[in-house]
Amino acid sequence: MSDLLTLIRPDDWHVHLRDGAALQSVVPYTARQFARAIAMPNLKPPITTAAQAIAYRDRILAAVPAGVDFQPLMTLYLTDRTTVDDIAAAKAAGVVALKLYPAGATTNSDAGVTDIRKTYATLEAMQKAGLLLLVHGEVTDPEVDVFDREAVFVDRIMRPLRQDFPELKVVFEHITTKEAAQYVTDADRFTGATVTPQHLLYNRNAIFMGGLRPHYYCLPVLKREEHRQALIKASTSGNPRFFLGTDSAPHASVMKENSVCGAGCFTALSALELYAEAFEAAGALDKLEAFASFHGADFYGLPRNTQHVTLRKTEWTLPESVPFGEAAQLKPLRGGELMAWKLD
Ligand SMILES: NC(=O)N[C@@H](CC(=O)O)C(=O)O
Ligand SMILES: [Zn+2]
Ligand SMILES: [Zn+2]
Repeated sequence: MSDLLTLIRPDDWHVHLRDGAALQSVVPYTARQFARAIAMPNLKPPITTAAQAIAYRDRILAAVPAGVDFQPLMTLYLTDRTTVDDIAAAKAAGVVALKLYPAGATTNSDAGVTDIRKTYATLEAMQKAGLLLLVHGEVTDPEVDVFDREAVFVDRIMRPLRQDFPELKVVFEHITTKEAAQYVTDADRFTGATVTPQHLLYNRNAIFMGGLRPHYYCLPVLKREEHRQALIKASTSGNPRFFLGTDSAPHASVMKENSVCGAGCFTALSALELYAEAFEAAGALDKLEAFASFHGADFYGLPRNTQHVTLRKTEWTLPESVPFGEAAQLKPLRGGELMAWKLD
């Protein structure tokens, strides 16, 4: 039947689960949609040691509803001070990757790397240990236009980094431009990329449609239509180096609807449904399973999942907001609007 789509259960290779009461609110959504998820380490303070990652994993697992099978995959936040010993401890603890945030590039990135060369001994140890490097790929140079920060990152950071560490597995996270898509398409099997639902569904007009719309503001910011088209082409190409990473990034609605709006779109509630819509519009629903359920696991060197999920073509209205933490509300991207697919 054409209105049912059955897939191997997918994984989310980039998600923000936060901590404390906020974590309790959002983990059930991700655990319902995905078998595994790469938990980002940009907490306050950031997760920088193996011991912190293990404790964080336990807090995530404690928030998974009974009877739901979900495995968080842990990451450390790379800083100028991450040592070779930290890498050995991370490997031993089952941490799978380190995250590079250029200092000041995005939400909770103050402790990030100030100069990539300061991390070279650490990157060398990661390459040897087989730990992945996940990058927020934007330069922070205030001279560079916000909309150009990813393209400039490709030339200033990615190309030299790949030359210096050719066998370090690098994930270019949440790519948003034709330049990044082209770079990853041309790269070898050690480079992959995640793509979010919002960057597949929307261009930058969405932020300004009839007034400023904070819930469409994330980093890297939505780009022009030609970039969205390039991301659709790459994600639906069947190229195994492009895979699902929602970058679901919950911020309380009082923080989004504020004079300074935090960057991040919350999509965990309806991520697969959003991806299905984007793939269907591109006439590529047959490519969704590999993008969502195979490519990421293969890139990380982890087994593919074996259970299945079913998406049903049926209209429903996404809740306008859901409870978040102790007293706050959280507004999902597309909240209050019609969805075309529903996860059973
Ligand atoms: N994507 C975002 O806009 N925000 C993320 C951080 C990030 O992934 O850059 C967050 O933690 O809120
Ligand atoms: Zn990021
Ligand atoms: Zn993110």
